[in-house]
Amino acid sequence: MRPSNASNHRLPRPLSVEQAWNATIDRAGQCVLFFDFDGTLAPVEDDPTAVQPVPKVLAALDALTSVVARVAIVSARPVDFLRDRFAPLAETVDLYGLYGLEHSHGSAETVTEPAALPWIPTMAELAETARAELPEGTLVEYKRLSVALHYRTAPDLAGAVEQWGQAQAARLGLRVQCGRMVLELKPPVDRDKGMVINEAVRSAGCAWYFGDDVSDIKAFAALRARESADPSFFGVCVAVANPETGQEVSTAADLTIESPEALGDFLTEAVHRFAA
Ligand SMILES: O=P(O)(O)OC[C@H]1O[C@H](O[C@H]2O[C@H](CO)[C@@H](O)[C@H](O)[C@H]2O)[C@H](O)[C@@H](O)[C@@H]1O
Repeated sequence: MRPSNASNHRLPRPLSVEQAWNATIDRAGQCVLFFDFDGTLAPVEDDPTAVQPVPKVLAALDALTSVVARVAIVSARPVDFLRDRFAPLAETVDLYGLYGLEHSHGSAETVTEPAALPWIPTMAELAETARAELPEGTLVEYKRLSVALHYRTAPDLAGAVEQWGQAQAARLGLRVQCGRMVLELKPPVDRDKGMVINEAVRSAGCAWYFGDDVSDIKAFAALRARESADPSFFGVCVAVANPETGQEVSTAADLTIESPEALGDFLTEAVHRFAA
């Protein structure tokens, strides 16, 4: 890691973009950039399988991997899905999937949280039951260790999906995670984006987290906690705006960016700042 010129004084809030990048450039060699995937690096689509990261984002992440300590994606998607979407960066970007139940670093194999493994058959059975019982219009996404129940193309089904999901969670002893037009059922294993960040920033001097959904607020809280415990640590929480969870996430953030496409421009500008 490069030595830091950073002071031990917490930067005052609200932060300007200028202040945030200048403080980061001072600590670049100790800085980790964390990104949520859907709605942050990639625009939302009706079909979850069709989603791709914004091309400008891919190019900027590639450049950033050589100027900061680490770049990591922290997502509710499985690692295999992320590896496919970030194939050109597979060796340099760390991947945390399924809210941290899986992770993969460089060319190393994917590691799955052992406590979650016994739940694989339950999740498979749940996905089948969901397909059989939920009304037409619901999209069931099976992710090995979780099942997402989408109603983006049939918003009127929100109540029915919520009720069915809560009943299944009670029946099977699962946890519920709400998101943008989706309700997700997960194993009762303590793992979320906040815990991922909490562990991943222990030896960092600086971190940014970019996210758009309610599950990302726990990651913001982990950065805030790290900063409270160590005033020399510099954390920046960035929301990506959206009509569903945008207000809640933005309220918890230091900065807000309009869209995944605008994030591509923001990161490209950051690359230029690091190069100047
Ligand atoms: O943690 P993330 O990477 O943000 O994943 C959260 C959920 O993202 C996906 O669903 C969302 O994006 C879909 C595709 O654009 C969209 O159709 C859906 O309405 C959104 O909720 C993903 O499909 C889910 O599994 C993730 O939980």
